[in-house]
Amino acid sequence: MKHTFYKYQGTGNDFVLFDNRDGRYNGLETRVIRRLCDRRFGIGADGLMLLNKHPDYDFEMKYYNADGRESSMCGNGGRSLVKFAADLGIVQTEYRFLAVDGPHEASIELDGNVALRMQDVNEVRHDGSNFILNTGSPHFVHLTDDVMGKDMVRIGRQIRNSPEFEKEGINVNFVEQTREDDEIIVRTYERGVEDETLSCGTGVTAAALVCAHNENGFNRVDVRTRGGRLAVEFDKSGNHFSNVWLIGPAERVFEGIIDF
Ligand SMILES: N[C@@H](CCC[C@H](N)C(=O)O)C(=O)O
Repeated sequence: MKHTFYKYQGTGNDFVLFDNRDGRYNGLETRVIRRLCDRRFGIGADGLMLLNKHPDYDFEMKYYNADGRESSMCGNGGRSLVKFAADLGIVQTEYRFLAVDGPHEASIELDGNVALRMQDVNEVRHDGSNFILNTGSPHFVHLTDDVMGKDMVRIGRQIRNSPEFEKEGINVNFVEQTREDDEIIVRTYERGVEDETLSCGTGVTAAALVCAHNENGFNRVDVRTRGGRLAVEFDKSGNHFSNVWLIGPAERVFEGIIDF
């Protein structure tokens, strides 16, 4: 059967999207999702999302990694889905949608950037230069002074498959603080893609929280990824992070028709 799909990207983290407001893609098979995300045999993407109808929200977000499995929150995916909602004619000043980690607010700013409110974070585990926290998805954050010189795929795969993390998996972020104390560079190895992606929204958020420069109060951290720039704004009070917003571009790349 022929199906209309939409391809979106947020700082190079790319997604196949389907409008599932009538429920026609409920129960989409793992092998089909994996095939659609395949860069040689399919459309090619880091993940696939369904925009579902929900009685109490503007829409519901369902997210699958490129391996075909439903996963936890995707920050760049959430920002892309807000743009998709707007393109489908769901127009709001403030969007409210439901994702696997709970409700989210979002807005499209005048410059076209999408600001997405992420869940509050109340726990950061810390061991030397390594941090573990959950920003909707689980993240390992390592601080380094040479992020671009790292073999992210090799190191990321090693940490993700280490005995501590192999069962549930984890996303691995290497982070370098630039000369500005409020700017960082982030590279991420994503579980479920099992590769480095050009950007990871929940990973960028985790890295920014770890690199907060204002111990108590408002922080804004500008983030460079291989796929573009994002910003993370939040309030910090000890190990409690609230009003966490991930801000950056998200856009439609193309749409098409595919058989499956
Ligand atoms: N790319 C995403 C994260 C997607 C989920 C991740 N691969 C996982 O399984 O935890 C983002 O932008 O946050």
